Amino acid sequence: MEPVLQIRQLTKRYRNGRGVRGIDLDVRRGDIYGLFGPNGSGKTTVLKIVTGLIRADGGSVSLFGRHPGDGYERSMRKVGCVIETADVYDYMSAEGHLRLIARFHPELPPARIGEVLDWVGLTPYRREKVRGFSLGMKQRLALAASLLHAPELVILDEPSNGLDIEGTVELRELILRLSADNGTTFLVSSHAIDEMERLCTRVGFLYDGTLIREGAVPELTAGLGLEQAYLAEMRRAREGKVHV
Ligand SMILES: Nc1ncnc2c1ncn2[C@@H]1O[C@H](COP(=O)(O)OP(=O)(O)OP(=O)(O)O)[C@@H](O)[C@H]1O
Repeated sequence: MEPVLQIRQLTKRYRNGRGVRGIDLDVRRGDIYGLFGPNGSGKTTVLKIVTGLIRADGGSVSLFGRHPGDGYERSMRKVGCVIETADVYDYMSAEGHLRLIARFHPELPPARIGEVLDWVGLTPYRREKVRGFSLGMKQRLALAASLLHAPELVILDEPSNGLDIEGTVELRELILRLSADNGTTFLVSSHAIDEMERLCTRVGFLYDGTLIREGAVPELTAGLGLEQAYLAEMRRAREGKVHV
């Protein structure tokens, strides 16, 4: 299967000495790839490097076969992302916010804004100012914004953060629908491992800045649940049985 994202020996060291090191990771077309790891293990750092929010110190990233300085920015047009905070202009309405973003994509039909608002359940609130939105509503809006231009790869950093139970179910159904209907590829970091087990085709486990395990879900879980497989890997890593 064609690689959408290829990461090789990725290293980033912050001033405090922490970060990520030697990460190799492949996301193939059609994957719903789940990135898991304890707090501070490096998930957001990887996603920020891939989306160009921060620079790596070493290693390489290729997106749709393109490297930085060689069409990477063009490849980024095929990517939608929500990283860390739901970044929205709070003095605007939900619809206004999406209209602003849609100006960067003149090819989009006007009906697209209504469509993505509907997907994330914000249609009843579309004319309200984002200032009055809850965290989960802002998260939904950021998700709508990331999907506006029908990206081929969607990168989500802890997308169920702040979502209510219905929102979590809707997010799952949306990811599954976009994957099945459009062949959209997903790279998602999460702590909600039970939830993600219902979605993911492949997963990677990060520990202390290193990818300690990667693979297809059935092969990695070997009959256990994903949570059990994850906990066992983390235990092994802590006991030093995995080289990190
Ligand atoms: N801007 C920064 N300056 C210094 N250190 C940082 C910075 N950003 C992240 N780090 C450190 O790098 C490591 C990885 O952080 P990162 O945010 O990537 O982890 P994470 O797996 O996304 O964590 P969480 O699950 O808590 O969101 C942590 O030790 C963190 O303290």
